[in-house]
Amino acid sequence: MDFDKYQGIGNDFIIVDAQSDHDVSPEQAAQLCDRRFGIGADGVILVLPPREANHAARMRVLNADGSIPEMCGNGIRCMALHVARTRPAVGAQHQVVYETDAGPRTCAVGLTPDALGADVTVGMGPVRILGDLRLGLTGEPSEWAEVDLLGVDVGNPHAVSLRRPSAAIIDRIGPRLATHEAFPEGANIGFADVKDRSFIDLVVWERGVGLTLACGTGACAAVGAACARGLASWGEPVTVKLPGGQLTIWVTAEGGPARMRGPARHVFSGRVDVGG
Ligand SMILES: N[C@@H](CCC[C@H](N)C(=O)O)C(=O)O
Repeated sequence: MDFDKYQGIGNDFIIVDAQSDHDVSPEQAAQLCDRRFGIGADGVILVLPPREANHAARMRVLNADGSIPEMCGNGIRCMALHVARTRPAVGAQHQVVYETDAGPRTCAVGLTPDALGADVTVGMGPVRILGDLRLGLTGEPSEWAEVDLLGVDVGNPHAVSLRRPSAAIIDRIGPRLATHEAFPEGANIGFADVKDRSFIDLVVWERGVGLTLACGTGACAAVGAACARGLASWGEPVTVKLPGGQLTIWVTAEGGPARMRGPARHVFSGRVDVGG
């Protein structure tokens, strides 16, 4: 199978031009994403024919464990760059609409001079604030035995803590929160340190992946949560610093659409043997 590897501030994806949802199975995706036995990535993205004629393509994401999320912010920037690089007619358009399981998303790609990277702006759809949660973690020895979170829907499920524990505690509580019974579908857990109204330091424990270097939907969720708590302003740009780099996020209003701007870059192309 031919593939291309891309990354968006260190959140990395294997991108495959595909014809069917089943061209890469969940088991194959998990194997491809394995960093020792496979190519290594946080997820696989299938670029599929669109269902509607005026859309450029449909995105299907598979997490590193083979689970299938509705949406991926860094992934859609990588996919928009891939399509712009490989389909000149689409690349020539100013704005391109992609289908995702969370609804259509509009991307504007500004290629770098070497055409291997891009600055991509994405209409991320609505950010819905779902409300407060206090989750108990039996046996957790630190003050994080009870965690206050704000549930946020960015097309995929997020819960944001507006306090940030140490890395060791995140390693322990991240997986427990992501799979907590309060989230029947699982959730991505963001730990946000709101430095000021225009700057958030964020790490995200991702559902189906673990701790990643960046999460685009997580950045939108963190900005939505900060705005909902009066720590940032609706409609104003917020820089979100993640371990792999920075994104700029605007969330227009409670339940309103968000915009994300950030880089994407091609890493390498290859051909891989795929087991059945
Ligand atoms: N890294 C992504 C989110 C990928 C999906 C997530 N793990 C989920 O299961 O919802 C992003 O950049 O948004």
